Amino acid sequence: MSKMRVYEYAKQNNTSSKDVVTFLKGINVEVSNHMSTISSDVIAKLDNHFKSDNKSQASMKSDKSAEQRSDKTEHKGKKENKGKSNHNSPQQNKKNHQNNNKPNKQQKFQGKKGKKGKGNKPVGNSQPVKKETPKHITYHNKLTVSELAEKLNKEASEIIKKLMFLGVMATKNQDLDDDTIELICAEFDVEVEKEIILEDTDFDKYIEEDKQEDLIERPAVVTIMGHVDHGKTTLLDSIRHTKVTAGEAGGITQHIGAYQVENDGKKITFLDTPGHAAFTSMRSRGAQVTDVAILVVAADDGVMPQTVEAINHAKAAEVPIIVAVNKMDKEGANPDRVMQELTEYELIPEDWGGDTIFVNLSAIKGEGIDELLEMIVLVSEVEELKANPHTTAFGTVIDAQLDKGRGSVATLLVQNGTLHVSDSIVVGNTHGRVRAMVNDLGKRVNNAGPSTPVEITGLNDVPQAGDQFLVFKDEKKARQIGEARQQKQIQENRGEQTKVSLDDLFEQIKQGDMKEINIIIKADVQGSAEALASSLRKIEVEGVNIKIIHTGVGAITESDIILAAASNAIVIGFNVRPDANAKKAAESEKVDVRLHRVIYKAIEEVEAAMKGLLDPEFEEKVIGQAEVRETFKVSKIGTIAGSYVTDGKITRDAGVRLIRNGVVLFEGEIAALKRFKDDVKEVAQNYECGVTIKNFNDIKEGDIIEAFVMEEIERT
Ligand SMILES: Nc1nc2c(ncn2[C@@H]2O[C@H](COP(=O)(O)OP(=O)(O)OP(=O)(O)O)[C@@H](O)[C@H]2O)c(=O)[nH]1
Repeated sequence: MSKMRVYEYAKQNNTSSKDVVTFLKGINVEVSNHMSTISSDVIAKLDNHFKSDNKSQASMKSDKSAEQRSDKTEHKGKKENKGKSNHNSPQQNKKNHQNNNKPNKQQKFQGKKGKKGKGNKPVGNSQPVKKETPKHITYHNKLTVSELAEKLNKEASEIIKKLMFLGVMATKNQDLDDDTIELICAEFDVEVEKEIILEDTDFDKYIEEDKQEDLIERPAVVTIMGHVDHGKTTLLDSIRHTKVTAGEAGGITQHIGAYQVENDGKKITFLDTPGHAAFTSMRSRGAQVTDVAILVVAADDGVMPQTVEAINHAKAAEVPIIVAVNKMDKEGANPDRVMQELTEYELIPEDWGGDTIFVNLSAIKGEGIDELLEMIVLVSEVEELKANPHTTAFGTVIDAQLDKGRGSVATLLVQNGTLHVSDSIVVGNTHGRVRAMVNDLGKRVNNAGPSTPVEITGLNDVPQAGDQFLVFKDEKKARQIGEARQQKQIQENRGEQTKVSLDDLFEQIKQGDMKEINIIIKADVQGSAEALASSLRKIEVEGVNIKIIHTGVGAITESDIILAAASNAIVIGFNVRPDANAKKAAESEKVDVRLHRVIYKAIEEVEAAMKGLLDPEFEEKVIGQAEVRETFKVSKIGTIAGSYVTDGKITRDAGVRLIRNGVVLFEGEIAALKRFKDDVKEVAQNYECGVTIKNFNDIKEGDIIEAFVMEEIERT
């Protein structure tokens, strides 16, 4: 059996497209919606699942022997599963069935229980196991059922059976996730280890582990968090003024996103980004920079929503929290209430038997700041924060921007090693040499050790906050890795950039990604463009608006496509075609261009797409173009167009369009295709031919004959 669409399969098998899509996603087959095309091997997998359900005998198998074997195994397994129904409630069975790829915790548990239930009658006992089961296996990336079987020296059917008991229906070519691999291996008492293969662009590949004796104490990196208006900024300012301005003549000249203060000879680094940024954006990029979180709670306001959010962020990052009860100078200040409220979030003061440090302060008056700093030092001592200053520097970008005069300027927090001026460095996807380094006091420095924030210049581009950096001994290596990382990033971005297309419109609407559909209309005459625009605007689909961002007369041009790409729009051509440059641009920019000759069909298509009912089983594919060089009028035959094939080919059975100045004059069929006097099936590029079009004679020199075929589209 060749390919078919999800909805066709669903219809044939009396099930819903949604169930089919859910099942396929469950077995890691990539499908986007009911329109996705599925290949014969996927159909076989579906048959295994849905036909065994229906007990339907209709045969749609393609890959006979292999798949049928696993079919049998599944049926058998299913019976055994049924036999164990006293272990699984009907709901559980249903759940297992629906979710039949990745066992959830409950399913895993059921699986184990199921095994126990079978007592000393192990699965697969009927077959001799030929080779010994290994004690330990390793894998990287992914494993299919049969690959796992091979590693375990088992038959694939044995693994499939085990999977059955875990509530997972699988065929031998199916990929298994890490959890499932672990569970199966546990069933056979085999230790399993996943190898992580580092790519050349991964920093981890170049970072050497520090020797214990090289590690020395480093300053704590502190982030201040809390609800809006509870005094984060005031506290940061207050610490800076009491501690920095006092000691440093000239005061703070620089605001670089982080600063250091000294308390009793010990340094503390504060990230000057109040709020959650240090946690949210940086952690989402895999960077963990904060050692201690200060939770500011206003004594007169108590615990508020963002207080709770802050607690959750700090806990998720496993960072110790010090509570700063602020605004103690205010009349309504009630620190006991704050303590009471925070007990709910497992932040219990030492006085009450917990281990959370609470400091009462007034940021505005500068009271309690010293005590807070002492407590930070105390906590960091407990945490035993250490780093090796004698290695190449590694760390994270705190902030970065493009400065008109200095170019790319980035604030880096050195987390290990020491950063030097003129070091070759890769920062995120950028690279360069450290040209100049400035500390938080605006002083030029030559070195920056662990936990020190410095602003650097010399990068080829602007990195992003949360990016990591690493120094390389060799400048060439740094450039090579920086460029490779940039290339990788470009490729990843390209993959993510999905332009809106009618085929996936419904999916995007459903997911709430699409509230407005931008459309560009090009038509042969202004009247049609307007008529089409006003009809499209009238389409009503709940929660989604149609926005016509441009209408015009004439062929679809490259600039229409560029506008569409920039505004994520669909282009509808009514009686017009894209010119050659527009075609190329549409392909490279992945802009969906829909061509119509009947207004209501264009409207129907957009409406159907918005409702998820789009049914384009076939897509038109232009196979070639010929230019009319001369015309001959022959009575009885009509006009023969002496043409030259400029692109692709013209075939006898193709559909044709006659295009004059980018406007379609006629669409129909070829009556005759000749080379000299002979009828031919096709004429290739750079050859001359004679074409007559059925029921159409108004052909002129310079017209374009476009040949097209209808092809089943393959979109997944
Ligand atoms: N009375 C009193 N007012 C304070 C104290 N700390 C801050 N404030 C005031 O509270 C208000 C908010 O302070 P900010 O420091 O801007 O608060 P924030 O938490 O940084 O606020 P956002 O940046 O908006 O999240 C300002 O009007 C401060 O003057 C304090 O200790 N006592």
